[in-house]
Amino acid sequence: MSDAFDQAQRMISPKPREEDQVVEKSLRPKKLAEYIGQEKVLANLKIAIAAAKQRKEPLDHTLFYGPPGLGKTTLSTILANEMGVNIKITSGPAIERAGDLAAILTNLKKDDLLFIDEVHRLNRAVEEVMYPAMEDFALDIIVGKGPSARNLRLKLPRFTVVGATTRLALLTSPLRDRFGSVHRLEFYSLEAMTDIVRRSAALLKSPMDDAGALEIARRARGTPRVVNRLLRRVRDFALVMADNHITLEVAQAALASLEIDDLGLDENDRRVLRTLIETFNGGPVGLTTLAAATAEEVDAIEDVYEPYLLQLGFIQRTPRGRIATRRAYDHLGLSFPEASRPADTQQASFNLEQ
Ligand SMILES: Nc1ncnc2c1ncn2[C@@H]1O[C@H](COP(=O)(O)OP(=O)(O)OP(=O)(O)O)[C@@H](O)[C@H]1O
Repeated sequence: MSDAFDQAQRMISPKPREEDQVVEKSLRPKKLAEYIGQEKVLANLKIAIAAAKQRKEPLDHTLFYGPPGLGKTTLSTILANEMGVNIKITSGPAIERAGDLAAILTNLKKDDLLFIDEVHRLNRAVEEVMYPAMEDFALDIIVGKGPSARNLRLKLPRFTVVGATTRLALLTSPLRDRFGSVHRLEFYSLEAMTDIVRRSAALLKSPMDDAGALEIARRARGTPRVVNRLLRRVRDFALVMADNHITLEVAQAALASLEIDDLGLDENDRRVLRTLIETFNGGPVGLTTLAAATAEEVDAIEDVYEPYLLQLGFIQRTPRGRIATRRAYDHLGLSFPEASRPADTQQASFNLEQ
Protein backbone atom coordinates (compact mmCIF):
# COMPACT_ATOMS: atom_id res chain seq x y z
CA MET A 1 0.00 0.00 0.00
CA SER A 2 1.20 3.47 -0.77
CA ASP A 3 -0.51 6.75 0.01
CA ALA A 4 0.26 10.39 0.76
CA PHE A 5 1.71 9.40 4.11
CA ASP A 6 4.10 6.93 2.50
CA GLN A 7 5.16 9.57 0.00
CA ALA A 8 6.41 11.80 2.77
CA GLN A 9 8.40 8.88 4.19
CA ARG A 10 10.38 8.35 1.01
CA MET A 11 14.01 9.33 1.38
CA ILE A 12 14.10 10.98 -2.02
CA SER A 13 10.65 12.56 -1.89
CA PRO A 14 10.79 16.28 -2.72
CA LYS A 15 7.88 16.85 -0.33
CA PRO A 16 8.85 18.16 3.10
CA ARG A 17 9.15 15.69 5.98
CA GLU A 18 8.84 16.69 9.60
CA GLU A 19 12.53 16.00 10.27
CA ASP A 20 13.49 18.46 7.49
CA GLN A 21 12.00 21.49 9.10
CA VAL A 22 14.52 22.47 11.75
CA VAL A 23 17.58 21.77 9.61
CA GLU A 24 16.04 23.34 6.51
CA LYS A 25 15.63 26.59 8.36
CA SER A 26 19.30 26.70 9.29
CA LEU A 27 20.41 25.81 5.76
CA ARG A 28 18.07 28.18 3.97
CA PRO A 29 19.92 30.95 2.09
CA LYS A 30 18.78 34.34 3.35
CA LYS A 31 20.13 36.69 0.69
CA LEU A 32 20.25 36.54 -3.11
CA ALA A 33 24.05 36.43 -2.97
CA GLU A 34 23.91 33.12 -1.04
CA TYR A 35 21.39 31.54 -3.42
CA ILE A 36 22.86 28.94 -5.74
CA GLY A 37 21.48 28.08 -9.21
CA GLN A 38 18.26 29.24 -10.98
CA GLU A 39 20.35 31.94 -12.67
CA LYS A 40 17.61 33.15 -15.02
CA VAL A 41 15.08 33.59 -12.21
CA LEU A 42 17.67 35.31 -10.03
CA ALA A 43 18.65 37.78 -12.75
CA ASN A 44 15.01 38.79 -13.21
CA LEU A 45 14.40 39.08 -9.48
CA LYS A 46 17.46 41.31 -9.03
CA ILE A 47 16.10 43.75 -11.58
CA ALA A 48 12.60 43.66 -10.04
CA ILE A 49 14.04 44.36 -6.57
CA ALA A 50 16.27 47.20 -7.76
CA ALA A 51 13.40 48.81 -9.71
CA ALA A 52 10.94 48.53 -6.80
CA LYS A 53 13.50 50.06 -4.45
CA GLN A 54 14.23 52.95 -6.81
CA ARG A 55 10.53 53.68 -7.18
CA LYS A 56 10.01 53.21 -3.45
CA GLU A 57 7.16 50.85 -4.22
CA PRO A 58 6.44 47.28 -3.12
CA LEU A 59 7.42 44.48 -5.50
CA ASP A 60 4.97 43.35 -8.16
CA HIS A 61 2.90 40.32 -7.22
CA THR A 62 5.16 37.36 -7.98
CA LEU A 63 4.41 33.73 -8.81
CA PHE A 64 6.87 30.83 -8.56
CA TYR A 65 6.00 27.49 -10.08
CA GLY A 66 7.77 24.17 -10.47
CA PRO A 67 8.18 20.81 -8.72
CA PRO A 68 8.32 20.75 -4.90
CA GLY A 69 11.54 21.29 -2.96
CA LEU A 70 13.26 23.56 -5.50
CA GLY A 71 13.26 26.71 -3.37
CA LYS A 72 9.98 28.57 -3.78
CA THR A 73 9.64 29.31 -0.06
CA THR A 74 13.34 30.14 0.16
CA LEU A 75 13.08 32.66 -2.68
CA SER A 76 10.07 34.31 -1.08
CA THR A 77 11.88 34.84 2.22
CA ILE A 78 14.85 36.17 0.27
CA LEU A 79 12.58 38.66 -1.52
CA ALA A 80 11.30 39.90 1.85
CA ASN A 81 14.84 40.15 3.24
CA GLU A 82 16.17 42.00 0.20
CA MET A 83 13.24 44.44 0.29
CA GLY A 84 13.57 44.83 4.07
CA VAL A 85 9.89 43.95 4.66
CA ASN A 86 7.95 41.52 6.81
CA ILE A 87 6.76 38.22 5.41
CA LYS A 88 3.55 36.49 6.38
CA ILE A 89 3.44 32.83 5.33
CA THR A 90 0.24 30.91 4.64
CA SER A 91 -1.10 28.40 2.12
CA GLY A 92 -4.09 27.92 -0.17
CA PRO A 93 -5.73 25.14 1.85
CA ALA A 94 -5.20 27.04 5.15
CA ILE A 95 -7.39 29.93 3.97
CA GLU A 96 -10.76 28.22 4.12
CA ARG A 97 -13.20 31.12 4.04
CA ALA A 98 -13.31 34.60 2.56
CA GLY A 99 -13.31 35.91 6.15
CA ASP A 100 -9.98 34.14 6.86
CA LEU A 101 -8.37 36.00 3.98
CA ALA A 102 -9.99 39.28 5.03
CA ALA A 103 -8.45 38.85 8.49
CA ILE A 104 -5.01 38.24 7.00
CA LEU A 105 -5.25 41.17 4.60
CA THR A 106 -6.44 43.67 7.20
CA ASN A 107 -3.47 42.73 9.41
CA LEU A 108 -0.90 43.45 6.71
CA LYS A 109 1.25 46.56 7.04
CA LYS A 110 2.42 48.71 4.16
CA ASP A 111 4.89 46.89 1.85
CA ASP A 112 4.48 43.52 3.65
CA LEU A 113 4.91 40.35 1.65
CA LEU A 114 2.17 37.72 1.80
CA PHE A 115 3.46 34.29 0.77
CA ILE A 116 0.74 31.82 -0.28
CA ASP A 117 2.03 28.29 -0.84
CA GLU A 118 -0.12 25.97 -2.98
CA VAL A 119 -1.92 29.00 -4.31
CA HIS A 120 -3.79 26.82 -6.83
CA ARG A 121 -5.75 25.38 -3.89
CA LEU A 122 -7.48 28.64 -2.92
CA ASN A 123 -11.21 28.13 -3.15
CA ARG A 124 -13.53 30.20 -5.35
CA ALA A 125 -14.96 32.41 -2.58
CA VAL A 126 -11.46 33.25 -1.36
CA GLU A 127 -10.22 33.93 -4.87
CA GLU A 128 -13.02 36.46 -5.39
CA VAL A 129 -11.64 38.42 -2.42
CA MET A 130 -8.10 38.16 -3.81
CA TYR A 131 -8.87 39.88 -7.11
CA PRO A 132 -9.63 43.43 -5.85
CA ALA A 133 -7.06 42.99 -3.07
CA MET A 134 -4.29 42.32 -5.57
CA GLU A 135 -5.45 44.75 -8.21
CA ASP A 136 -6.72 47.76 -6.29
CA PHE A 137 -5.49 47.03 -2.75
CA ALA A 138 -9.10 47.01 -1.66
CA LEU A 139 -11.28 44.68 0.32
CA ASP A 140 -14.89 44.43 -0.80
CA ILE A 141 -17.25 43.31 1.91
CA ILE A 142 -21.00 42.94 1.87
CA VAL A 143 -22.80 44.22 4.95
CA GLY A 144 -26.40 43.49 5.74
CA LYS A 145 -28.71 40.97 4.14
CA GLY A 146 -31.38 40.90 1.45
CA PRO A 147 -32.49 44.20 -0.10
CA SER A 148 -30.59 46.30 2.45
CA ALA A 149 -27.24 44.59 1.69
CA ARG A 150 -24.54 47.05 0.70
CA ASN A 151 -21.07 46.71 -0.71
CA LEU A 152 -18.41 48.32 1.42
CA ARG A 153 -14.91 48.92 0.08
CA LEU A 154 -12.03 49.05 2.57
CA LYS A 155 -8.68 50.41 1.50
CA LEU A 156 -5.71 48.13 2.17
CA PRO A 157 -2.06 49.17 2.41
CA ARG A 158 0.05 48.34 -0.67
CA PHE A 159 1.55 44.89 -0.30
CA THR A 160 3.00 42.08 -2.41
CA VAL A 161 1.54 38.63 -2.89
CA VAL A 162 4.06 35.90 -3.64
CA GLY A 163 2.32 32.73 -4.77
CA ALA A 164 3.89 29.29 -5.14
CA THR A 165 2.47 26.33 -7.00
CA THR A 166 3.54 22.97 -8.30
CA ARG A 167 0.66 23.11 -10.81
CA LEU A 168 0.49 26.23 -12.90
CA ALA A 169 -2.25 24.70 -15.04
CA LEU A 170 -4.60 24.47 -12.06
CA LEU A 171 -4.45 28.20 -11.40
CA THR A 172 -7.53 30.01 -12.71
CA SER A 173 -6.66 32.54 -15.37
CA PRO A 174 -8.03 35.59 -13.51
CA LEU A 175 -5.74 34.79 -10.59
CA ARG A 176 -2.76 33.99 -12.78
CA ASP A 177 -3.20 37.26 -14.66
CA ARG A 178 -2.88 39.23 -11.44
CA PHE A 179 0.72 38.14 -10.92
CA GLY A 180 2.92 40.69 -12.68
CA SER A 181 5.99 38.49 -12.58
CA VAL A 182 5.92 34.74 -13.10
CA HIS A 183 8.98 32.49 -12.70
CA ARG A 184 9.45 28.84 -13.42
CA LEU A 185 11.92 26.98 -11.22
CA GLU A 186 13.85 24.20 -12.94
CA PHE A 187 15.60 21.16 -11.53
CA TYR A 188 19.13 22.22 -10.54
CA SER A 189 22.21 21.35 -12.59
CA LEU A 190 24.70 18.88 -11.16
CA GLU A 191 27.14 21.73 -10.66
CA ALA A 192 24.63 23.78 -8.64
CA MET A 193 23.65 20.70 -6.61
CA THR A 194 27.29 20.04 -5.78
CA ASP A 195 27.72 23.64 -4.61
CA ILE A 196 24.55 23.40 -2.51
CA VAL A 197 25.66 20.20 -0.77
CA ARG A 198 29.11 21.69 -0.15
CA ARG A 199 27.55 24.80 1.37
CA SER A 200 25.20 22.74 3.55
CA ALA A 201 28.05 20.45 4.72
CA ALA A 202 30.11 23.51 5.68
CA LEU A 203 27.17 24.94 7.66
CA LEU A 204 26.67 21.59 9.40
CA LYS A 205 30.43 21.43 10.03
CA SER A 206 30.74 18.10 8.23
CA PRO A 207 34.10 17.47 6.58
CA MET A 208 33.51 16.27 3.02
CA ASP A 209 35.77 15.82 0.00
CA ASP A 210 34.87 16.80 -3.58
CA ALA A 211 34.14 13.26 -4.74
CA GLY A 212 31.80 12.73 -1.79
CA ALA A 213 29.95 15.98 -2.58
CA LEU A 214 29.57 15.02 -6.23
CA GLU A 215 28.23 11.58 -5.37
CA ILE A 216 25.51 12.93 -3.07
CA ALA A 217 24.62 15.67 -5.58
CA ARG A 218 24.33 13.14 -8.43
CA ARG A 219 21.69 11.12 -6.65
CA ALA A 220 19.54 13.98 -5.35
CA ARG A 221 17.21 14.46 -8.32
CA GLY A 222 18.18 18.07 -8.98
CA THR A 223 16.31 19.04 -5.78
CA PRO A 224 17.92 20.98 -2.89
CA ARG A 225 15.50 19.54 -0.31
CA VAL A 226 16.54 16.01 -1.30
CA VAL A 227 20.26 16.80 -1.34
CA ASN A 228 20.10 18.23 2.16
CA ARG A 229 18.23 15.16 3.38
CA LEU A 230 20.68 12.74 1.78
CA LEU A 231 23.55 14.73 3.24
CA ARG A 232 22.14 14.27 6.73
CA ARG A 233 21.95 10.50 6.27
CA VAL A 234 25.43 10.25 4.80
CA ARG A 235 26.72 12.44 7.62
CA ASP A 236 25.31 10.06 10.25
CA PHE A 237 26.88 7.16 8.39
CA ALA A 238 30.24 8.96 8.26
CA LEU A 239 30.12 9.72 11.97
CA VAL A 240 29.41 6.16 12.99
CA MET A 241 31.38 4.24 10.36
CA ALA A 242 34.12 6.48 8.97
CA ASP A 243 35.79 8.96 11.24
CA ASN A 244 33.20 11.63 10.48
CA HIS A 245 34.68 12.32 7.04
CA ILE A 246 32.45 12.13 3.95
CA THR A 247 34.35 10.56 1.08
CA LEU A 248 33.20 8.94 -2.16
CA GLU A 249 33.24 5.50 -0.54
CA VAL A 250 31.27 6.66 2.50
CA ALA A 251 28.67 8.40 0.30
CA GLN A 252 28.34 5.35 -1.95
CA ALA A 253 27.96 2.95 0.96
CA ALA A 254 25.42 5.16 2.76
CA LEU A 255 23.32 5.74 -0.35
CA ALA A 256 23.45 2.07 -1.32
CA SER A 257 22.10 1.18 2.10
CA LEU A 258 19.18 3.52 1.38
CA GLU A 259 18.62 1.70 -1.96
CA ILE A 260 18.97 4.89 -3.95
CA ASP A 261 20.49 4.10 -7.32
CA ASP A 262 23.01 5.99 -9.44
CA LEU A 263 20.39 8.34 -10.85
CA GLY A 264 18.62 8.96 -7.56
CA LEU A 265 15.75 6.55 -8.20
CA ASP A 266 14.41 4.51 -5.32
CA GLU A 267 12.41 1.29 -5.31
CA ASN A 268 9.13 3.18 -5.73
CA ASP A 269 10.28 4.94 -8.91
CA ARG A 270 11.49 1.64 -10.30
CA ARG A 271 8.17 0.02 -9.44
CA VAL A 272 6.24 2.72 -11.33
CA LEU A 273 8.52 2.28 -14.35
CA ARG A 274 8.33 -1.51 -14.19
CA THR A 275 4.52 -1.40 -14.04
CA LEU A 276 4.43 0.88 -17.06
CA ILE A 277 6.71 -1.47 -18.96
CA GLU A 278 5.57 -4.89 -17.80
CA THR A 279 1.85 -4.42 -17.17
CA PHE A 280 1.16 -1.96 -19.98
CA ASN A 281 3.82 -2.98 -22.52
CA GLY A 282 5.53 0.37 -22.09
CA GLY A 283 2.30 2.36 -22.62
CA PRO A 284 0.66 4.53 -23.66
CA VAL A 285 -1.32 4.40 -20.46
CA GLY A 286 -3.49 7.04 -18.80
CA LEU A 287 -2.41 8.64 -15.55
CA THR A 288 -5.37 7.33 -13.53
CA THR A 289 -4.85 3.77 -14.76
CA LEU A 290 -1.13 3.93 -13.94
CA ALA A 291 -1.92 5.32 -10.49
CA ALA A 292 -4.45 2.53 -9.83
CA ALA A 293 -2.07 -0.18 -11.03
CA THR A 294 0.74 1.06 -8.78
CA ALA A 295 -1.55 1.82 -5.80
CA GLU A 296 -0.32 5.41 -5.86
CA GLU A 297 -2.37 8.59 -5.77
CA VAL A 298 -2.75 10.44 -9.06
CA ASP A 299 -1.28 13.53 -7.36
CA ALA A 300 1.79 11.59 -6.25
CA ILE A 301 2.42 10.34 -9.78
CA GLU A 302 2.02 13.83 -11.22
CA ASP A 303 3.88 15.84 -8.55
CA VAL A 304 6.52 13.46 -7.27
CA TYR A 305 7.37 10.67 -9.74
CA GLU A 306 6.66 12.11 -13.12
CA PRO A 307 8.61 15.40 -13.18
CA TYR A 308 11.92 13.68 -12.47
CA LEU A 309 11.26 10.69 -14.73
CA LEU A 310 10.39 13.12 -17.53
CA GLN A 311 13.53 15.11 -16.79
CA LEU A 312 15.61 11.94 -17.09
CA GLY A 313 13.88 11.14 -20.38
CA PHE A 314 12.54 7.85 -18.95
CA ILE A 315 8.92 8.56 -19.70
CA GLN A 316 7.16 10.71 -22.19
CA ARG A 317 3.74 12.32 -22.21
CA THR A 318 1.74 11.75 -25.36
CA PRO A 319 -1.87 12.66 -26.12
CA ARG A 320 -2.74 8.98 -25.56
CA GLY A 321 -0.98 8.66 -22.21
CA ARG A 322 2.42 8.01 -20.66
CA ILE A 323 5.00 5.83 -22.41
CA ALA A 324 8.31 4.41 -21.26
CA THR A 325 11.34 5.32 -23.37
CA ARG A 326 14.27 3.14 -24.36
CA ARG A 327 16.32 4.77 -21.60
CA ALA A 328 13.91 3.46 -18.98
CA TYR A 329 14.21 -0.09 -20.35
CA ASP A 330 18.02 0.23 -20.39
CA HIS A 331 18.14 1.54 -16.84
CA LEU A 332 16.08 -1.39 -15.56
CA GLY A 333 18.08 -3.87 -17.65
CA LEU A 334 15.03 -4.82 -19.75
CA SER A 335 15.14 -5.29 -23.51
CA PHE A 336 13.42 -2.63 -25.56
CA PRO A 337 10.80 -3.93 -28.03
CA GLU A 338 12.27 -2.44 -31.25
CA ALA A 339 9.35 -3.05 -33.60
CA SER A 340 6.41 -1.90 -31.52
CA ARG A 341 6.59 1.88 -31.23
CA PRO A 342 9.88 3.24 -32.52
CA ALA A 343 8.66 6.78 -33.27
CA ASP A 344 7.32 7.44 -29.79
CA THR A 345 10.55 7.16 -27.93
CA GLN A 346 12.94 9.41 -29.79
CA GLN A 347 12.95 12.24 -27.33
CA ALA A 348 11.29 13.00 -24.03
CA SER A 349 9.49 16.26 -23.58
CA PHE A 350 9.03 18.03 -20.29
CA ASN A 351 6.23 20.47 -19.89
CA LEU A 352 4.76 21.15 -16.48
CA GLU A 353 1.90 23.10 -17.95
CA GLN A 354 0.38 20.24 -19.92
N1 LIG B 1 19.35 27.64 -4.15
C1 LIG B 1 19.48 27.04 -3.00
N2 LIG B 1 20.67 26.98 -2.38
C2 LIG B 1 20.81 26.32 -1.22
N3 LIG B 1 19.81 25.68 -0.58
C3 LIG B 1 18.61 25.73 -1.14
C4 LIG B 1 18.37 26.41 -2.36
N4 LIG B 1 17.06 26.28 -2.67
C5 LIG B 1 16.51 25.55 -1.69
N5 LIG B 1 17.43 25.22 -0.77
C6 LIG B 1 17.22 24.36 0.39
O1 LIG B 1 16.17 23.44 0.10
C7 LIG B 1 15.18 23.47 1.12
C8 LIG B 1 13.82 23.39 0.44
O2 LIG B 1 13.55 24.58 -0.21
P1 LIG B 1 12.12 25.30 -0.13
O3 LIG B 1 11.43 24.96 1.16
O4 LIG B 1 12.32 26.72 -0.45
O5 LIG B 1 11.40 24.55 -1.32
P2 LIG B 1 9.97 24.80 -1.93
O6 LIG B 1 10.12 24.81 -3.43
O7 LIG B 1 9.31 25.96 -1.28
O8 LIG B 1 9.26 23.50 -1.54
P3 LIG B 1 7.71 23.30 -1.27
O9 LIG B 1 7.05 23.81 -2.51
O10 LIG B 1 7.62 21.82 -1.08
O11 LIG B 1 7.44 24.09 -0.03
C9 LIG B 1 15.43 24.78 1.87
O12 LIG B 1 15.33 24.66 3.23
C10 LIG B 1 16.87 25.14 1.60
O13 LIG B 1 17.69 24.67 2.66
